[in-house]
Amino acid sequence: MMGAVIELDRVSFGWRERVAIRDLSGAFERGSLTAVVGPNGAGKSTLIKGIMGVLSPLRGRIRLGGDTRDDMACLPQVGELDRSFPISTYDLVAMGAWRRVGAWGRFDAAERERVWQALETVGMADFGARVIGTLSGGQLQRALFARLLLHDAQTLLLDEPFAAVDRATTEDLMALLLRWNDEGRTVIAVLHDLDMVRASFPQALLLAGQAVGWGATADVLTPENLHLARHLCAGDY
Ligand SMILES: Nc1ncnc2c1ncn2[C@@H]1O[C@H](COP(=O)(O)OP(=O)(O)OP(=O)(O)O)[C@@H](O)[C@H]1O
Repeated sequence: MMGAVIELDRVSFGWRERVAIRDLSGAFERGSLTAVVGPNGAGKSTLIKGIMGVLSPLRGRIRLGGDTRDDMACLPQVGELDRSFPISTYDLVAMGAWRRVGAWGRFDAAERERVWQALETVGMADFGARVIGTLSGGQLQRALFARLLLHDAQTLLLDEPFAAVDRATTEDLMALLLRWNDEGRTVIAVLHDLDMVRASFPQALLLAGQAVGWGATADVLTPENLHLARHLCAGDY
């Protein structure tokens, strides 16, 4: 099914009075695979939070095409997770089932099996009992991807999914991300590695406090656009 899953109509986002993204318009199509790129402070994480509804737009409108926010799953930046929280890897992954099970629902055998399957898929079957504070960065990111598997959402937003993870983990998790897109899910990922974006992401949104480009990756990631984005974020214009 085609059509926009998320449509932004002249949206601005900000923190207190300060505008972080100005006047953003465009759409993420159903089943699309988009990389959100831009310099530090460009507003990439702010956009993810705005789409997830954590942050309300200062101006403009966001329309969700049919899906509810329950059908969207987010992988937050690793730094936003409190790793000192005394929770096992199994329980972290099981939290992904919340949408099906509900806050007071029964976590039955089928659901438990799904958790183990997800841990297996990301190569973490032996780590279920480990407290998350003892996992390496790569292991934690694998566990968070397993949680996304449990969530089974149609739209996935990932904020720097490969930051601070080793190469083997990046390759495994990237394969999983591409599989989700092959299954018809809409995937939006904040990424820094432009070579990776060019190789695997058909669509790109280049941000620098505003959209510098949004469309086919080759058209967006031009030297001119990247130059402009750097200068906009440095406050030169
Ligand atoms: N929780 C917050 N409270 C106040 N201001 C914030 C908050 N989060 C982000 N900002 C501000 O919003 C602007 C955009 O930040 P954002 O984190 O969205 O950028 P980013 O593109 O994700 O950057 P990075 O690549 O460094 O992660 C910055 O000026 C930042 O200081």
